[in-house]
Amino acid sequence: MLTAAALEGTPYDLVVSAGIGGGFLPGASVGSLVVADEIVAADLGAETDDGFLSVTELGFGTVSHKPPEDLVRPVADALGARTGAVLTVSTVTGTAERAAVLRERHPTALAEAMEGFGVAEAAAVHGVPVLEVRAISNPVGPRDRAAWRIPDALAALTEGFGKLVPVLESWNRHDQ
Ligand SMILES: O=C(O)c1cccc(C(=O)CC[C@H]2O[C@@H](n3cnc4c(=O)[nH]cnc43)[C@H](O)[C@@H]2O)c1
Repeated sequence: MLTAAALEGTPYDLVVSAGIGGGFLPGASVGSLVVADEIVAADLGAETDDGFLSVTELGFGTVSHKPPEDLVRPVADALGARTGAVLTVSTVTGTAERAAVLRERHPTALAEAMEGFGVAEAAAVHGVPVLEVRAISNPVGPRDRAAWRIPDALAALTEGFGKLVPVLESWNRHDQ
């Protein structure tokens, strides 16, 4: 989509990645919203005898994208959301041990989900800023499908999106 829009001469000004996600308690409770101040590929790297090394530490590229600071704050304020790192994982965290590892490696993390870093990479290729908004549907920790509150999270996300448009419009004007 980004490529097609660029080729048609109507490039995007912003890419928004949004959906449900797991929340790190106590910072991000179920039903709350998180706006990413950093989008981190949390499991992109290699296990070594000395522990996990990210692809950045391996010298292959970046594991982190930063949405524009002057957008993250007003969006979070408008949505009543907290700001923090949102981790992108390939495997949904399902144990307290794994949650503790992620917390230790990423002390500013408030949420985890599965798509944000890929979206941010694509946006970066096109030089387009990115925003990630997650509605918390479940705590990050031991797997407990009964604790997932997907309809509540989707309702919070829908309500949040209603408040997003005026902020984006004023950010756009300010940027031009
Ligand atoms: O049943 C499971 O344990 C399970 C295993 C893999 C994937 C799922 C999903 O349904 C998640 C897919 C979807 O939801 C986002 N999401 C929501 N909560 C989390 C989370 O705690 N960790 C990672 N991703 C999460 C994710 O972005 C996908 O869009 C269930």
